[in-house]
Amino acid sequence: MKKLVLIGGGGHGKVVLDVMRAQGDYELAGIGDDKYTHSFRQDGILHGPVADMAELLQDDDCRLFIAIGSNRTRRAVMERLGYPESRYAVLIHPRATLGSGVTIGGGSVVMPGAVINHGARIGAQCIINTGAIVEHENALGSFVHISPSAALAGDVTVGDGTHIGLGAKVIEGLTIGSWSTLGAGAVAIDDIPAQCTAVGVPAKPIKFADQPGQLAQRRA
Ligand SMILES: CC(=O)SCCNC(=O)CCNC(=O)[C@H](O)C(C)(C)COP(=O)(O)OP(=O)(O)OC[C@H]1O[C@@H](n2cnc3c(N)ncnc32)[C@H](O)[C@@H]1OP(=O)(O)O
Repeated sequence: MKKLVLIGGGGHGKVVLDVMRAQGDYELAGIGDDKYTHSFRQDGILHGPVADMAELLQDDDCRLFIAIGSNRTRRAVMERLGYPESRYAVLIHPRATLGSGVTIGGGSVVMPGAVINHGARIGAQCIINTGAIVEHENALGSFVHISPSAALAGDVTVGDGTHIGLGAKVIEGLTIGSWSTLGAGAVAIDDIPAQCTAVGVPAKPIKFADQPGQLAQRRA
């Protein structure tokens, strides 16, 4: 069994660990989180600051996984660590359903009850959360999060870094731009631009990030 270092010891990390154990392909070697001030071993597993995981990762066969819910933070941590996508595990719960021709990038997790249908392409470092539905021929970029019970109809494109909120729906053929947020319960019936927050039924943008990291209010 391959060893795995998990980065992120919070709530999302605990859920990801459950997926890793259910999948049964990896053995946990370490949990890196900067909440730890020093390293220690518990039940043989190294716990410590992220930098202290380097000793385990010297073993080329050891995989890693960033279990951090924020899309931007996940990207920042991946950039800081500097490992290629191929070093990252893909974690898929055995009670998730994957259709034929589905591709999933390194560092992505598929939670229990999620359905990813024929030909969907999921980028690197994505979260397909509990009970989410990603229909046929969707194209998701990297660092995307599809929240629990959200549903994307067929042929939807989702740009890098976008968060589809709890229970949100997107009708077929739409494009949801990169680094946007579709609020909980929203229903997108038109394309949603990049770098915005859109809410409601039908979903309308309520905020745009005109500068990266800076949200400017602009009522639709
Ligand atoms: C396992 C897990 O836990 S996965 C986590 C999943 N979590 C989610 O899906 C949460 C998604 N987040 C949301 O829905 C948030 O409310 C957001 C991102 C849409 C907005 O958050 P913020 O940017 O903080 O906006 P804020 O709370 O200030 O709300 C701005 C306005 O939008 C409204 N609004 C916020 N969210 C929604 C929503 N989902 N639907 C409708 N209206 C909303 C607010 O009422 C407010 O309206 P007002 O200006 O008339 O008072």
